[in-house]
Amino acid sequence: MYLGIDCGTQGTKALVLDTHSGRVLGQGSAAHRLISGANGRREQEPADWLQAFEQATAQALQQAGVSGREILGIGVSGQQHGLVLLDGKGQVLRPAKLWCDTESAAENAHLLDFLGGDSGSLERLGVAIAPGYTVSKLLWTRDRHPEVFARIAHILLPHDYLNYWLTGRFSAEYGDASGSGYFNVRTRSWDTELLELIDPDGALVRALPELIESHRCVGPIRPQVAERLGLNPRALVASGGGDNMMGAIGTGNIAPGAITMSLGTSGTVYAYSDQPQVSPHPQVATFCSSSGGWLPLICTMNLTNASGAIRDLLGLDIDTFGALVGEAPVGAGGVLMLPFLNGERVPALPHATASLHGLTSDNLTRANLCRAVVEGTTFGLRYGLDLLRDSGIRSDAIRLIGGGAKSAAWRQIVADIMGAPVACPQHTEAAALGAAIQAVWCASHEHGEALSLDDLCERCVTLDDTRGAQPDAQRSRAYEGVYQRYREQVQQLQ
Ligand SMILES: Nc1ncnc2c1ncn2[C@@H]1O[C@H](COP(=O)(O)OP(=O)(O)O)[C@@H](O)[C@H]1O
Ligand SMILES: O=C(CO)[C@@H](O)[C@H](O)COP(=O)(O)O
Repeated sequence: MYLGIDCGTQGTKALVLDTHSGRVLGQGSAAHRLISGANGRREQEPADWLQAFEQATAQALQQAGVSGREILGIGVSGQQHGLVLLDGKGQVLRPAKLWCDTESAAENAHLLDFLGGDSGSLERLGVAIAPGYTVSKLLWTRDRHPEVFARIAHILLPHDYLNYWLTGRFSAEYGDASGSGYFNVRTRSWDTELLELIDPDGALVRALPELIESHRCVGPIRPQVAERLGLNPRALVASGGGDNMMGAIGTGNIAPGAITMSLGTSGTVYAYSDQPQVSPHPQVATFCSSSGGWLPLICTMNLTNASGAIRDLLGLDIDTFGALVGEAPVGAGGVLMLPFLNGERVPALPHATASLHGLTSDNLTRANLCRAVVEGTTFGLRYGLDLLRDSGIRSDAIRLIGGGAKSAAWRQIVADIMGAPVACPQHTEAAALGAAIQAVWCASHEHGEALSLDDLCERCVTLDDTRGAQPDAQRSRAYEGVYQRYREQVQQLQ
């Protein structure tokens, strides 16, 4: 038995995987608190992640009817880009700034200038640093909280921090590291000179964790943590990775040919590549995968946070919301929503705000508003998919995951707007599943067996035939017109 954990923005998900049958035996989840403030502040207390880890794990074990003693390995997936700062005793120095925190957008612009703009950043790092990436959070901490900055002994990403808590070791792997903004995706190494620009004394460079390859384990679980979680003290902790990298493994996207689309708090679209073919489009991030290759990706910052905001505003539960989305016509009766509540990464509109267009006294209905937010957020993913297609990604096979993929109406809208068939894996919690699969793979290397990741994905990732969606030619044609209207509105904001 292996445990997969995904520390997402809204909560932690855990699952127990039986590697012999490839079946998920039990799942659990626990919510996270979000600290929001003016100027785009979005932070979380790492201590909350630990508590959620514990709760979700206990639930998953209970549902599986499995003793924690049977767990042979643990894989951890985490929201990308967050910054966890620790002092010399391994204590958290301040709340973690998250991927969706735009408070350090000015610092990002400053660093991007230093790198020579998007093209300089692409040339040097293989990615164009964007607001939300980790590196600008370090500059922000230096300038706004010098007393904290002076005490930094370790800089970790969320999943690195959870691995540290589990094992006592400071490590990182290529997938998540490639979203830091101080990592070169071509050479798979830290860009220490960029960190020295922020801190010429070299303390940040000394605070970097050790990089390990995706197929390695960080080490065994610490006895006191094993006891707290009721787990086998011999369980091995895998390298883990960013949630999108783990979502790739959990959807079997570990070779060229498939596209994974995630409808989580963020919206992401990505496809595996075995070469670091850096896209000329700065909005396409050529991250590393957590399976040995690369994972060109686009990310929108407004997805289920936007649909959730409209749902809350109208006082609807999830099922009623889904029913209303299904009731409204294609194009929401002329209501177009630009859902940029948090600014936006793709399209690149860091300072944009959300807006509603085309409202009349006839079309201002709850159903149209619900459909408009789903369509508007999905147009952002189409915009990103077009950039990926333009960068050479040829596949049309979309695997849909994340909370929003539970909605039948949303799945159909994705198929119609993308003009491509959509398939859902049995487990929409693909990042947690990918983490568990990666844990089996890493443990097998540790034991000298080196199982094939391909075989493991084949055994553990199955598609759910009842939740696919085929594009409808008439609706897809109608959506082309609405999408052009979206693009025109976006252009006016650029
Ligand atoms: N049936 C549904 N229809 C629409 N949205 C849903 C549905 N089920 C869950 N969600 C949305 O998915 C969100 C959680 O998605 P998830 O992928 O777990 O996010 P994250 O990984 O960012 O924490 C919930 O907040 C909710 O808004
Ligand atoms: O910033 C990105 C990818 O670059 C996000 O995709 C985060 O990794 C957060 O993911 P979710 O919490 O939405 O799953």
